[in-house]
Parts: sequence; C-alpha cells; structure tokens
Amino acid sequence: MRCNREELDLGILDIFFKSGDSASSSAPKYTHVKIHPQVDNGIPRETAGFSGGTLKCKCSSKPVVVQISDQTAHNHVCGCTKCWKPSGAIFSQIAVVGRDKVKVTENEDKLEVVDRSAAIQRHACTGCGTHMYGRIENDGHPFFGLDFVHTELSPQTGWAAPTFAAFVSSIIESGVDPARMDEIRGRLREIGLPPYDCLSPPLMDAIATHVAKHS
Ligand SMILES: N[C@@H](CCC(=O)N[C@@H](CS)C(=O)NCC(=O)O)C(=O)O
Ligand SMILES: [Zn+2]
Ligand SMILES: [Zn+2]
Repeated sequence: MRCNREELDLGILDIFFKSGDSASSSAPKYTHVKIHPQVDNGIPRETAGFSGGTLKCKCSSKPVVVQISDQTAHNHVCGCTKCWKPSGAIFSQIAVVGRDKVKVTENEDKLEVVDRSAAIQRHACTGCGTHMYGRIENDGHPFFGLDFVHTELSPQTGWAAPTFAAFVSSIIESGVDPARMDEIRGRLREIGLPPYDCLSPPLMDAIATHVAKHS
C-alpha cells in the first residue's frame, strides 16, 4: 500500500497521541487508597537465599518472640475478618511456612488461641492482641503442615514478597463501604496484587486437588 506524506504524518501523530494516552492511563490513579503499611509505599523485595528470622509482638515489656527457620511462601494480603491486621489497615499480610520451622522462643505463656473452632488456630498475644502464628491441627485439611505468619513483625528484611490479594470482598464485613470496592481493587491491581474473593488460582487448585484425591 502506498501512502502520501500527509497520511504518513497523520499516522505518526496518531501513534504519538496513542502512546501519550497509554502513558497517562498507566500512571497510578489510586495512590490515596491505603491497603497495608507493608505494601502502600512499594513492596519490599525478597532476598534470594533468605532463610528466616524472628517475629516479635507489639508488647513493650516481655514481648513474645517466634523463630522462623525458613523463607515463607504464598505471601499475600488478606481481607478476611479473622486475620490480624495492624491498626488502621483494611488488609492483613500473611504467608505460610512449614510448622516444623516455627518455634516460640520467648514468653510463650502469653499466647492464647483466639478461636478454637476455626480451621486456623491463631495464637495471639494476650498483652497486645498480635497474632504470632496460625496453625492447622486437622490433619485432613488441605494446608495441614503449614503455619500462617505475619512477617511484618520481623526486624529482618528479605522475606517472600506478597503476590496477590485474597478474600477482598470480605473487607465489607469489617465495615468498609461497598462503594469503595472499585478503587480498592484498582489500587491492588496497580501495586501488582491481583484481587481474588477467595484464594489465588494456584491455591484454590491445590485445595481442589486435595479434595479430589480424598473423595
Ligand atoms: N468472609 C469471611 C471469610 C473468612 C475465611 O474464610 N478466611 C479464610 C482466609 S484466612 C480462611 O481460610 N479461614 C480459615 C480460618 O479462619 O480458620 C470473613 O471475612 O470472616
Ligand atoms: Zn504482645
Ligand atoms: Zn484471612
């Protein structure tokens, strides 16, 4: 196809304006929306070869300390009402690690299970309310063998970075205005945490695989 000079110029102008448009549409739109302090100002990078650290509760005296002797996996933000959140946050941040890699090293006597009927037994500090680890005691549960931990409680850096947002619609149960859901999901996508109203597809597949094998 032959083009004259005018058509060519128009084509270039078109490309110029289109690229201008796409540049502006990729600029963050929802920076005013706060998700969790660990992800609001850029997600800290994980370190290759990182092999664990300690978690400490918020008590100024006799804090509970938990040793985690491995890198964590499946880190994510969770919008459910049951996971512990730092004050003011609408999501928690939570990851998993093998239960044999979790050891309470200080002030274990301050821990109490929040809800004994829950699948995840969340061991919380009776002094400050922080959940120090969540354990699945039912050996038939798809995630038996894994503990749930909040690595933001650690002074070390290099922990697995969050990669998705789970139970997003559940934030409404904690009092978030349903009219805010578009901007909240928009912000999650913007910071690279795809929003799901249950768990991520790989974790839902793992649960379904477990159920299929046992039925
Ligand atoms: N909509 C519910 C969802 C609760 C829920 O199912 N949470 C998930 C993610 S942490 C879970 O696996 N819960 C098991 C448990 O809490 O033991 C809520 O927000 O309370
Ligand atoms: Zn405490
Ligand atoms: Zn949760």
